[in-house]
Amino acid sequence: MPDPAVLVRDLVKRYDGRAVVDRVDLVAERGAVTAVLGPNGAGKTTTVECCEGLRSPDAGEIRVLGLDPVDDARDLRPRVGVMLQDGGLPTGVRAGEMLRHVASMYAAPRDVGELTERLGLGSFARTTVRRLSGGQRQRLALAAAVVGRPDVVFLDEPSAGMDPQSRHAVWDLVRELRANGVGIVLTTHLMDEAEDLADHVYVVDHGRVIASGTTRALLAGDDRRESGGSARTVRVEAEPGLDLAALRRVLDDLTGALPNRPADTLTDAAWSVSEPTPGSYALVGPATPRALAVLTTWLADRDVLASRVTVGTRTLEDVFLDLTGRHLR
Ligand SMILES: Nc1ncnc2c1ncn2[C@@H]1O[C@H](COP(=O)(O)OP(=O)(O)OP(=O)(O)O)[C@@H](O)[C@H]1O
Repeated sequence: MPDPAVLVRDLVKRYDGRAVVDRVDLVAERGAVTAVLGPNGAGKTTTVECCEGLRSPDAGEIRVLGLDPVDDARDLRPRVGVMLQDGGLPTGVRAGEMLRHVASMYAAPRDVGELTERLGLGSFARTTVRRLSGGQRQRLALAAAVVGRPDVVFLDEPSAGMDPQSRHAVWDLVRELRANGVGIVLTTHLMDEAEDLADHVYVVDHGRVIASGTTRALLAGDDRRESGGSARTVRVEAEPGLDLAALRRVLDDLTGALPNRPADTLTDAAWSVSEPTPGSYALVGPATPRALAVLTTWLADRDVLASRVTVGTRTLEDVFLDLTGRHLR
């Protein structure tokens, strides 16, 4: 069995005596996308930068392709692609020249023209890096990270600030890398990106891994409520400012009346009802056909026409917010 792309055991990194990474364990396999998720300041970048050999751990073990990122940096350099959050690119050179120069440092680089085409770099190839927009700089940084055909790629928020077209081009490239056996470690705040791309997910908070597993398992986990079957998310688009407490009461009353609901759970709210953005509601609870009827009747009684009502299972964003809470960091 070849070594995994990345292996992290008991990693600790302290600043001013405070452990910002606190005994993190992580495995990223080859031919897979491993997403590291977490709120701002959780310790994701610190963890990843230790794996890249850019920071030295205070304790623990890191292996990238079976090698030590600091001691074996010379052997690893041609095999590891890194896309940093701030781009980390020299600013005075033209974009196209920079990519050709990076490619020339590898024994068997990718075709620069093909990569330029794929990531739409042609329109700004003659522009100096300093003058590129944020999204253009990101695309160039990604191209530079993969042009040497690495076995492992670290992508720190790769599609941040990109337009939808660029984002899809990036996602297609990541899928192709995975299909070619590359191990990809991805940090992102875009839950749809992680849900779409990642095979494995690690959720980090306050320097610790608080949940991990296959994306599928995380989405399926904790999906049961005490009564009335599976919790599902009902999304409603309607006018903003609906009375959330009243809506929750009427749904909870229905759930409380279910014959199979144990008496001692009657006081618990079965539904959580929120309005994450104005006019867009997320109702999480036992979405039975009757609950949907109650919902639409409640809306009709208030003369509210919903433009959309959908019933789905939990998204990775739901799981993430459940795990890490809603307070700002
Ligand atoms: N060089 C440093 N000196 C002191 N503290 C640092 C240093 N680098 C990071 N930290 C602190 O370590 C913590 C973790 O930072 P890190 O950048 O790893 O978080 P993150 O999860 O990547 O956050 P974000 O989502 O905002 O990028 C933060 O509280 C940060 O202030």
